[in-house]
Amino acid sequence: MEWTCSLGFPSRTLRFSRKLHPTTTDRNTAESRSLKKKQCPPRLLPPPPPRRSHLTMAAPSRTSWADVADAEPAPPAPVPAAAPATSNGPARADRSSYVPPHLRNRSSNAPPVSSAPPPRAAPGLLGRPTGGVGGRFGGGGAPPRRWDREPNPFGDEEEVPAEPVPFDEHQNTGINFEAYEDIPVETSGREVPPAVGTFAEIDLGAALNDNIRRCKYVRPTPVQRHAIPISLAGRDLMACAQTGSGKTAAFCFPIISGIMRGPPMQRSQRGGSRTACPLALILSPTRELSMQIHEEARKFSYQTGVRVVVAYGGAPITQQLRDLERGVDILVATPGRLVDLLERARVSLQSIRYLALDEADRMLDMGFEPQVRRIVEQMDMPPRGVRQTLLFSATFPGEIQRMASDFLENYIFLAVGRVGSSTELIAQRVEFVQEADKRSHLMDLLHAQRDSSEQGKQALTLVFVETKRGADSLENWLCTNGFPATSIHGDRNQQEREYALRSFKSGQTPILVATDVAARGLDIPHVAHVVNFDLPNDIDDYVHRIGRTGRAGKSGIATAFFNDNNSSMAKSLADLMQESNQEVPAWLTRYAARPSYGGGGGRNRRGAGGGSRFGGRDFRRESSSFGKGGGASDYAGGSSYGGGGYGGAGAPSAWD
Ligand SMILES: Nc1ncnc2c1ncn2[C@@H]1O[C@H](COP(=O)(O)OP(=O)(O)OP(=O)(O)O)[C@@H](O)[C@H]1O
Repeated sequence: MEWTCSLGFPSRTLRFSRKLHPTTTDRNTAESRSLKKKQCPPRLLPPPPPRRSHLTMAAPSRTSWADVADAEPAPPAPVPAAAPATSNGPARADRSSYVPPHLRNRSSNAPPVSSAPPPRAAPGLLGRPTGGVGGRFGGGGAPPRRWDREPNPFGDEEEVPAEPVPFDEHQNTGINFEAYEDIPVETSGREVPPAVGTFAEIDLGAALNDNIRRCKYVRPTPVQRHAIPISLAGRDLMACAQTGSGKTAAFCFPIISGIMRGPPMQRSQRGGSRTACPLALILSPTRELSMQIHEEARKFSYQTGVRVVVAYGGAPITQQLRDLERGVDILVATPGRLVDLLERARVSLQSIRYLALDEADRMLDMGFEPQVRRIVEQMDMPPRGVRQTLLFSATFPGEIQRMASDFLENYIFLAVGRVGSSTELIAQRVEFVQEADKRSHLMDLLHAQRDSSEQGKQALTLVFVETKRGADSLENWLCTNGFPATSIHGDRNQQEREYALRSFKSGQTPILVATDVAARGLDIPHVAHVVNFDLPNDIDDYVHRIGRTGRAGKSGIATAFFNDNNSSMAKSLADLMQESNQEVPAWLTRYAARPSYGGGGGRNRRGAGGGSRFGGRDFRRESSSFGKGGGASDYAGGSSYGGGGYGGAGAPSAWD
């Protein structure tokens, strides 16, 4: 039995956890043996709005997808587009007031000023999104109709005011935009749509704008300012922006907006079919990140009529199947579970108009690439150029960019900040600590942290280790020594992982020992300190790990324990710190200067270029042929960036 000090694990959830892993029998059902190429049924308009008022329904506190699914009411029967509204009783009243999403926000007002060029003509089968900024839906249109029974993902937070308040009049709720003002931005590609300065300049539609206000986003972050107009113009995009800089909204907003405006017959069916045909697919590498994107996307699409469903491994597939049967516009998924659903013919990708890969470099490295290629290239997904493809990450090694270009058509490369660099908001420290001394050193750090806090409370601290066993062992040791710790790694079942994350987020267990499963994407407020107890072998992994602090304009601290075992990281670490204006210890500079420690060893994916400046750029600029992504003539614009080398990716360790 695994020892843990994550006390109070409810017996109810333990019982549940036994059902979490799909069995081999599950996977090998008759359904899954043959991959049936099912046709998606003709699209129906969404059902009438449910009747219970969202105002009376405070969302239960929940953090797991299973809870969300349980909380959702039974789906009403689908209503064909032509179904006439009747005039009696409450159901009728709702039906008669229902306005399908594509007709909402229709405004007789003049459209808002467009800063981006008109969208490209829609090629191919499905057509590309044609909304574009300054499209036919005015931002100040009629208030959207409400999906009254839709659980309110904002909990009991106050409703958006009846009269829309301009974005700029809202209080800024903590994001330090000044921290981003001087950030260098580079775009390359043909006819790059211009950036916007405010959300008001972008015509995302009134319902989505309401949700942006509910999220208390006042201004777009730099990556949003550039990426949203590019995506709204229907262009493929490879975007690289620092950790915690708002990439999730940057790909979610255009997708939701595009679906809201899409032709009604392309909207997904609401129940009634065993094969779900989403319009958008968002892939992410971990279950927890998929859950988080789902939660965010549900907030952004609240009362827009756009339905978001999540599917990830480790949770009961039956529940996810039920959820898919109710209809899905945007499917957020991990690759493994999605392949399972495709093999069971319970999901078809034939209607996909938008494909987004979050943590795209991770999705295309050795761990995930075969599965992702299978999903994107060997199933029934419309080809590149027909669908719109959006790739986002904080790191994008040249080699991965080259692979990613297979998925893209005439794309724009966007780099906000140095590619793969970390934000200056994170104060980075590297300390030379021998293996045998790491635990006592960590204890000193934790003691110092606790002593310096006003109420003697332990600040949220994320401790990264390299192996799952190492995580268990360190968690155990910390608890034994009076530090409230829990752990998250691939050997813990999903229920335990979710519980650990909840316990950490709430501050109940303020120390989380984690493998790289928690390194990417997780947006945990108030993480004060990231400790790299074991340094990773790849500088990109380091960038993502420390990026769990210092998010959304806030500051954070990252401490790394370095010793001879990490010598292959010396140069890239020193370069990264220098690039982020951090003080590089003299001993690390000396390490980095040794020829054998030149940063090209191990799984270090860059730095092989020797003395080149840290960071990266559009790989098409480095290739004489300018790559497959668009040809030499595709390149436009100047660059101040140095080249990023690539020394070959290794197998991800401690990855799930
Ligand atoms: N325009 C905005 N105004 C205020 N806060 C924002 C804005 N956009 C995003 N945020 C907040 O910033 C935080 C970080 O956003 P997000 O998780 O999307 O970052 P990210 O760039 O995807 O990070 P990572 O590289 O680690 O995945 C979130 O809490 C999000 O709610």
